[in-house]
Parts: sequence; C-alpha cells; structure tokens
Amino acid sequence: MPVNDRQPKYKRILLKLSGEALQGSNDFGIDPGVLDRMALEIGQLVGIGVQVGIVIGGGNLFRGAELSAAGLDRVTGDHMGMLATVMNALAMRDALERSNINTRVMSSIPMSGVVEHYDHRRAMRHLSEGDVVIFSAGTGNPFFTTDSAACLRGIEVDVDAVLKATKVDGVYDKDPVKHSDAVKFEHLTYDEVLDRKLGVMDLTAICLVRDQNMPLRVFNMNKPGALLSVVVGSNEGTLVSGGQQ
Ligand SMILES: Nc1ncnc2c1ncn2[C@@H]1O[C@H](COP(=O)(O)OP(=O)(O)OP(=O)(O)O)[C@@H](O)[C@H]1O
Ligand SMILES: O=c1ccn([C@@H]2O[C@H](COP(=O)(O)O)[C@@H](O)[C@H]2O)c(=O)[nH]1
Repeated sequence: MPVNDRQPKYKRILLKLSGEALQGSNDFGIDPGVLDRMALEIGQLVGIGVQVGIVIGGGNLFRGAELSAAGLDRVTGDHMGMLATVMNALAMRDALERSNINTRVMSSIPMSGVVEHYDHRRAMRHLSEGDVVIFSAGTGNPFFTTDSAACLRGIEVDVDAVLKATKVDGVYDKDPVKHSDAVKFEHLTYDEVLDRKLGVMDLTAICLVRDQNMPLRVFNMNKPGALLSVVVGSNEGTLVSGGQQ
C-alpha cells in the first residue's frame, strides 16, 4: 500500500531515539548512514500528516554515570551528557533538512546563537505548523535521563503517544541483550513495568507516563518500516499503557 494511503493512528507523537543506536556499528560517535535512514523514516510520518517531536539520547557520546565511574564529578558528567544530546540533535536536524523536512532544535539549556531555548508554547506552535521539533539537552537537570525528558516533553506538548525506538524489539522479562531466553511482552501496564523493574526505560520516566496515562510503545529502530508501522497502529514491539488490551 502506498505510504500516503495509510491513515495515522496518532496525530502527534514524541519519538525517543537511542543515542547509542546512532553510532551504528562504530564504538563512538555518529554514523551518517543511520541518520539518513532515520530521516527517511521520519519523513514518511511527516508525509502522512503526523506531527513529530523527537528526543535523542547521548549514549553514543557521553553518559554522566559512566564519566562519574571514571572519576569525573557526576554533575559535570551529566552536563556533558546533556551537551552530547545537543550535538546529536544538530546532526539529526542536518539529516532531516537535507531531506527537505523543516526542523527546529530546542534546548533545555540556553544556547543562544546555536539553538532555540525550549519554550512550551513555541514548541506547540512549531509542531502545529508541521515542523519537526527536536528537544535537546534532556530536562536541563543532572541525575535525569533522556527517557524522562522524552516523557516529560511528550506530556507537555500533548502528544498522543511516546514511541521509544531502541536496539531491541520490545520490553522483555529481562534484558534480551544479556539473556537469550528472555521473553517478550506484547502489552504491559505501567505498574507491571514498575513492579518488575523492567530496565528498558528508567522508572522515573515510567512514573511520568503512568501519572498522565500516556501510551508508550517500545520498538526496534533497526527494523526498516517499524516506525511507520507503529504510527499506523500495527502491533509492533510492546505497548505500555494503563489497562489490559
Ligand atoms: N526488560 C528489558 N526489556 C528490553 N530491554 C531491556 C530490558 N532491560 C534492559 N534492557 C536494555 O535496555 C536497552 C535500552 O536502552 P537504549 O539504548 O534504548 O536507551 P538509552 O539508554 O535511553 O539510550 P542511549 O543509548 O542514548 O543512552 C536495550 O538495548 C536493552 O539491552
Ligand atoms: O535530563 C537529563 C538527560 C540526560 N542527562 C545526561 O545526559 C546523558 C545522556 O542521556 P541518556 O538518556 O543516557 O542517553 C545521561 O546519561 C545523563 O548524564 C541529564 O543529566 N539530564
């Protein structure tokens, strides 16, 4: 079926992209090929009228907890992690704009002359006008993650769902990267994720979506077409929501 004939289930989404996945097969940094592929897939959503907000992690560059384990001050490390997400956002904007997709980057940390400072009402306006908005620098505060930032911004700008694109194809009963016998869930409630301490997303983020009853879907960003599939309502990955499906 041609892409433009597909009706989106969600009018506005917040897409959380793993920073680590941006490095592709490298150990560090950004693989331009991954960015271009993501731009293509995001362009398909824009093409069917979906309003797209994005939060990108920083795990391909710096994570505060890892820097702290190596001896740096934790708050300094977290600031470096948040700045890493701004670099990823700039690279993603570049890829999107090369695909002719109008894109704004907003930062929770003021960075005049580089990107816009995050402003909730301005972000809503950009989204309504069809621009992709990348929310960078996390929440602006140390000791948080970009998963929490994604859920927070998603709730603030009133998206219909938070979509976490990651390296695994859903939420399992244990980390599938470490356990070959891990079993995938099709659906979980927020409380099941919290009670079982399922590590795919940090628990602060899960509390945020639970308190606002915001649907969350976790799916594999390396599976071609999976993003569009989620947005048109397919049962891709794992749905985390308030009730049984
Ligand atoms: N129960 C679980 N189900 C699925 N994945 C799990 C689970 N527990 C741990 N994980 C791990 O969580 C990882 C998700 O991390 P991901 O890299 O997407 O997030 P991140 O840390 O927010 O991003 P970044 O790479 O930017 O730091 C998966 O790759 C998987 O190995
Ligand atoms: O609100 C936030 C968000 C992120 N950080 C720091 O950035 C890195 C990268 O984010 P990931 O979610 O791990 O990809 C994170 O490890 C923190 O050090 C932050 O301090 N506050």
